[in-house]
Amino acid sequence: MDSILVVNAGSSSVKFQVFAVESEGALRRLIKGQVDGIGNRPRLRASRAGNDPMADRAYPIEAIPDVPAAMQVAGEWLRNEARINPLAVGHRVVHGGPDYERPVLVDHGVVARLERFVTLAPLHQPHNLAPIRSILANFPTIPQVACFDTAFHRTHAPLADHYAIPHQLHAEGVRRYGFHGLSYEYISRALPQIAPEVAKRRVIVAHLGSGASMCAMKNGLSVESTMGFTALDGLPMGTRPGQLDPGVVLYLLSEKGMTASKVQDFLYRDCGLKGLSGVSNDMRELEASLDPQAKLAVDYFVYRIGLNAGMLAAALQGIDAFVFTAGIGENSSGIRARVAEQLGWLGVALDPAENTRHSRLISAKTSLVPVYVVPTDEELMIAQHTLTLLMNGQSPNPRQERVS
Ligand SMILES: Nc1ncnc2c1ncn2[C@@H]1O[C@H](COP(=O)(O)OP(=O)(O)O)[C@@H](O)[C@H]1O
Ligand SMILES: CC(=O)OP(=O)(O)O
Ligand SMILES: [Mg+2]
Repeated sequence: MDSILVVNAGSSSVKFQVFAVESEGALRRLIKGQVDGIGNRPRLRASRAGNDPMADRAYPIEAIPDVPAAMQVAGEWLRNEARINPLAVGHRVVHGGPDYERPVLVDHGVVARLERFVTLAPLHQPHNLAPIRSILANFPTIPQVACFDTAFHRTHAPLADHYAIPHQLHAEGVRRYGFHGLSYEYISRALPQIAPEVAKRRVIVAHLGSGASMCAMKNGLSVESTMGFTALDGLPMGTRPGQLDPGVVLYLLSEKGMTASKVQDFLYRDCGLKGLSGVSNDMRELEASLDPQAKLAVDYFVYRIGLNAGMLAAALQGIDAFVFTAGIGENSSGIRARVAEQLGWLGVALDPAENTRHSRLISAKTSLVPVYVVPTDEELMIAQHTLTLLMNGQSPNPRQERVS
């Protein structure tokens, strides 16, 4: 049976899915799995369609300390135990820079261009490119498609993508890209079925996972995002600080004697919920903790979501719906309740029972703004793009702009 393998390396997880390609060109999910809890409580889980379990294994923290180790465990399981033999492989690639506005069939030239963005997404891009390179080397005839987190945000008005810096830097590619675009694209395509009355109106989507961002959508398209040049900006995240005065970076360099690479590691790995709490980057552990610093970290996360929602509501000139998605947004009724309180001034009110049940619509009947929980499916989006490129051939050449 023809199948497509999808690989999605996030900052705390490696997710994968296998889809059958039906004769009419439709996709049917065969296997869904992930290695998550990397660096905390690593666990490999996989199931067949219909939730029939195939694997559920906990590992000691040293066995899967990082994303490459998780990738290896997932790869071995897919090859040796699930014995998949895919027709094509679709990959999430976090940074497409100014070159890529849509998914692309991969060759060595594409990989070389995408390498340029490794320093702009050090938690993701190396892990996105490693399996592409390994498949190119070992199975050169398998078509591979790269799908970008940045692509969905290319509908922004130029104003939204600028920083107030000299134009030459913008021309070189120093601009506000936005990320989590495959997740937002999935939500945008799902909303017309879930909430047809608001799908084309002003919607804020909160992708709250290990990385976290929010997207303002109008007519199903991205008009603004909390993330920028890199996936450091905006909301606080598992290990990233979110919005930070650049003066802090200057202070670290000049007063603390840190090198640029030390600062990079610090900002990507030691800040956010982990840095603020001193307890964990994992929201489950923070919610369960009695430590006052853990409480501060959760309070800060909720507060900053509220502030950023205000900014996106201003960009949209009002809101007609709010959507929660990703690991925290889909699973933590406590965080959703607290965020909804922050949004009270916009007329948001939750129905506590529906929220606890993780229902699709969790707002109260009296709420001026409907609030939804929509589980995201970046892998399905990637599989659809992969199939489209397989059927229609290579996408046009990328625009030849540069990030030096
Ligand atoms: N039941 C839950 N309650 C609170 N947080 C949760 C729950 N389940 C998962 N999470 C959080 O979701 C985050 C992972 O989200 P996910 O979208 O899978 O991230 P990523 O794709 O960036 O690895 C983890 O930090 C975890 O704390
Ligand atoms: C871009 C990003 O932060 O991705 P993730 O949430 O998967 O880490
Ligand atoms: Mg993710």
